[in-house]
Amino acid sequence: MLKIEQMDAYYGESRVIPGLNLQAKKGEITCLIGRNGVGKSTTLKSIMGLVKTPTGRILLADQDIIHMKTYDRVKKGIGYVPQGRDIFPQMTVQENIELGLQALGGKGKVPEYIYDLFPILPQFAKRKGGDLSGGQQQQLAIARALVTDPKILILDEPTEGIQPSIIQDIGEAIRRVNKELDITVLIVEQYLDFVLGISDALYVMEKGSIVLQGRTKEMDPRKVQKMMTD
Ligand SMILES: Nc1ncnc2c1ncn2[C@@H]1O[C@H](COP(=O)(O)OP(=O)(O)OP(=O)(O)O)[C@@H](O)[C@H]1O
Repeated sequence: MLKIEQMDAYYGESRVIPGLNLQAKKGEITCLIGRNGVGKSTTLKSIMGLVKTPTGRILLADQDIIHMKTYDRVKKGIGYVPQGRDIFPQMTVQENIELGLQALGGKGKVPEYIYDLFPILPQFAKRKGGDLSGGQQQQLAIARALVTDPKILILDEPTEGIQPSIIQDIGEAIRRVNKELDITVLIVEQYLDFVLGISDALYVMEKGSIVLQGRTKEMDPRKVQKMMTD
């Protein structure tokens, strides 16, 4: 579904990611894990066209999108839930969801299944986005990314700032998006237990490079944990 090949990513003159190779297979949940500042968010921003990526390829269903505008990447089928969620606090829940339609030129309507997936959203439709809890805002951010009917959903630290009891619900919602809607998922995370519970494939990043990768069920959690703490 999504394949990154030999991609470099820069902020100004500084190369933060050298020659990255990473793949999110169709129908699977893939996680990219690593400590603070290793380049996980930069990887997702590169996929969205939000940082400079002069070299390499980003293949979405075999088409190289590396030089496309962000807007066109969304139209091609990438949904993005940024770190911190970027909910507009003064806008209502409904208005926040409908913002997702802007990427399609303001056309279309919010698919009904989104409300089935997150029943709290129609219930709170008229509340301000800023009045929701962290977990509810995360659901809202996922819903907003789903209105464009993506083929792949990428999420930047979906568990950040969310109570442990609610993290399970977020995990369940992501699993349903993957299984019921058949949407491929790529998640950036630091929370190892969450990642081990949800992913089919796992990549560990250090200083902009992948240092370990494989099927999650075949990985030694202690080894991954050690890489996260050493
Ligand atoms: N806008 C920017 N300008 C310059 N350097 C940046 C910028 N954003 C991030 N960096 C640098 O790029 C590197 C990778 O950052 P990135 O945010 O991708 O890491 P991360 O693994 O996602 O960490 P975190 O979990 O803290 O978000 C860091 O050294 C960071 O300081």
